[in-house]
Amino acid sequence: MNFFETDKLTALQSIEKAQWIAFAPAVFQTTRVLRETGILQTIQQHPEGLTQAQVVEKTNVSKYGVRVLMEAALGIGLLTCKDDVYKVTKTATFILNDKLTQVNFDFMNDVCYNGLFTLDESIQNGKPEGLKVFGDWPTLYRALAHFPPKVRESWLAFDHYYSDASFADVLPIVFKHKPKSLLDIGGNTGKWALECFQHDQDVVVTIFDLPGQVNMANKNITEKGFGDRIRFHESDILDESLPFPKGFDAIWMSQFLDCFSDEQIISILKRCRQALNPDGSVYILEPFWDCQRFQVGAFALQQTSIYFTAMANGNSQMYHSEIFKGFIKEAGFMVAEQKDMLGVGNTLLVCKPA
Ligand SMILES: C[S@@+](CC[C@H](N)C(=O)[O-])C[C@H]1O[C@@H](n2cnc3c(N)ncnc32)[C@H](O)[C@@H]1O
Repeated sequence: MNFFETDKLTALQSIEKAQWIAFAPAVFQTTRVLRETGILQTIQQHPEGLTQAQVVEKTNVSKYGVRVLMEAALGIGLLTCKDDVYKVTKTATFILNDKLTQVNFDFMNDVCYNGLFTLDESIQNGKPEGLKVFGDWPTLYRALAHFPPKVRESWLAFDHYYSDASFADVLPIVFKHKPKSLLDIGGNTGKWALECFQHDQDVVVTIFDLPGQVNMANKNITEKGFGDRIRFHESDILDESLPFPKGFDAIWMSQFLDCFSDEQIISILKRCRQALNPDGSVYILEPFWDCQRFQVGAFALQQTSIYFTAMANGNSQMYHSEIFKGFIKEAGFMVAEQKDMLGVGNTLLVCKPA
């Protein structure tokens, strides 16, 4: 579905939207503070509504603080006010209770917010210049294991929320041909490997990842008692001079290839082709922005691309499926099967050597 072919807004709606963009940082931070001070939650707990004075009484926030925050919340659409009594809106209810919203919100605040300020430099240099707010790292993946705990927690919650929700849908497809050996590239904390072990009694999984993530995965998998069925390949996939493991019935890449540029993806896929056993398949799970059911799904992915530019590596993105399939073809594969709308907007591509 193409949501973006025509301009659907009237002039009045357009000037309103332009103001939302101009004030976006104030809207975002006001909402965060309303949530973190407990103001929104306090009002939600009183369906009959509360006055500003009652909110001051029930929270640790000053009279002035409550006044500016609650007035701003009216314009944002988080509160309504009639006869000085404030009530939460449905939008506030989602801010407070919806997991998807919270994961996106915390990711934007804790991981991206400060670094986005130098987006122009990232675009100019093709480097994640925003990552400097956390130290001197070439990519976010090198930094992840060293992030402050809250930042790492928000990154992992964001990453896992999107991939975890698809695992149940894709396990039967990946295990239809009973792979005995599976390479999980970008295996991260080992969540997919654990799903595989629980789904199939025989499969041996090799996780290919950077050192910091291999340590996290090793700890998680050993703790769960699957140490005998896991192997690790600790390496940087971008270094083509390093050996690539071989002899796999299945290669799994979930939310992995979006971490790389066009040329890097083609290089990785070419090396995957050499690593497959005869009759083996490559399984790619990716959220493509053109394969979303709702326009807001496409919106979220297009904005996530900007995180890749400013914070992750400066040269990757959430791709359009047709551009991505061009890389698959160029690397010598064909798409044998495509399943869309898995979990939260993921697509599974089953690829076979062409
Ligand atoms: C976005 S996460 C995806 C994690 C997991 N597959 C999922 O679906 O949730 C990308 C993973 O790729 C790994 N990665 C990124 N760059 C890498 C590189 N150059 N070499 C090896 N692994 C890399 C990261 O460490 C991280 O674990």
